[in-house]
Amino acid sequence: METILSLKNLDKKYGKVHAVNDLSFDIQKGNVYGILGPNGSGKSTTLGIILNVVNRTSGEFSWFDGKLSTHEALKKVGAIIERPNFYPYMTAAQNLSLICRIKGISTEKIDEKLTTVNLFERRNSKFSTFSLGMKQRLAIASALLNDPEILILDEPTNGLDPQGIHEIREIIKKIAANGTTILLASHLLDEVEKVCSHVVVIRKGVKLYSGRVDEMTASKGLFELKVDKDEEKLISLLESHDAILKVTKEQDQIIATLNDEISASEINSLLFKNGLVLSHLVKRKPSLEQQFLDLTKNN
Ligand SMILES: Nc1ncnc2c1ncn2[C@@H]1O[C@H](COP(=O)(O)OP(=O)(O)OP(=O)(O)O)[C@@H](O)[C@H]1O
Repeated sequence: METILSLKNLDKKYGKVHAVNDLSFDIQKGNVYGILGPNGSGKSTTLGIILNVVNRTSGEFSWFDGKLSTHEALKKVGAIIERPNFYPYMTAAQNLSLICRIKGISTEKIDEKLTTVNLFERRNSKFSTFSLGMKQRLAIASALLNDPEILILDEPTNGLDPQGIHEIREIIKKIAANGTTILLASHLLDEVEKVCSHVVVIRKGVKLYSGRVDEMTASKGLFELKVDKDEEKLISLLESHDAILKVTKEQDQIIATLNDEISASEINSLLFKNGLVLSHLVKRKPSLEQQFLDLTKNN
């Protein structure tokens, strides 16, 4: 598999603020990566470093297996990390044409990219008449003009209404389906869940999880159990079961986290055979949201 970008022990300090702390991960061609973390967790700083607009304190990153200098590599990258400045009195097509001239690239892809972001019909409308969602879509079109290998987006749906958010996410998925690798930063868990195949979860600059989004959600789930008496016996029976990874007490409930499939009726009959009558038994799968909260809380 081709590695587009590799980060190794990247570190950034702003005075006392440790914005990025020993961060390492790889980006493979064809995947959609989300850097997920609460506000201030170091997402924008990380993107700024790899795009050469923020200086790192230490660590390394390399583009395209180190075959190209960062300067050359960035010509194959499309990025929107700030809202680009378009001219309000110029049309969508004129703005893109100007960007092509500034970047020294051909104007032949303008119509194709406007079509990708569903703005072809509005190509001759002035930028000043565009909604926020349309402005963001035009920004995406501008980042695609050079057919980049990877598209980098920082909080692509910030400030948009639900319809605008939906439209941007569909466009990102369409661009990814055409083979463009994508890296986006988001503080929105459901955005990453809906759009990304891979996720790097960070908090206070520290990586908490990286891997496939579906593996993060692939937990086998847990049981909530309650007994009116013999709680100690319940805990020790659960702890000795092979399918149970760990047993904890939360308020008046016992939580048994699973590492293997086991049904509620199986566990109920096993406990009953051992003389335990449950007053409560529920099987739950932790949502990605819960796992994200657990990750960011426990670390
Ligand atoms: N230029 C700067 N000077 C000083 N501190 C900075 C600077 N830029 C970022 N920081 C600090 O570094 C930390 C990480 O910020 P960063 O913007 O990278 O996080 P983020 O995850 O992108 O958050 P947000 O989504 O709120 O932008 C924060 O504590 C922030 O205050």
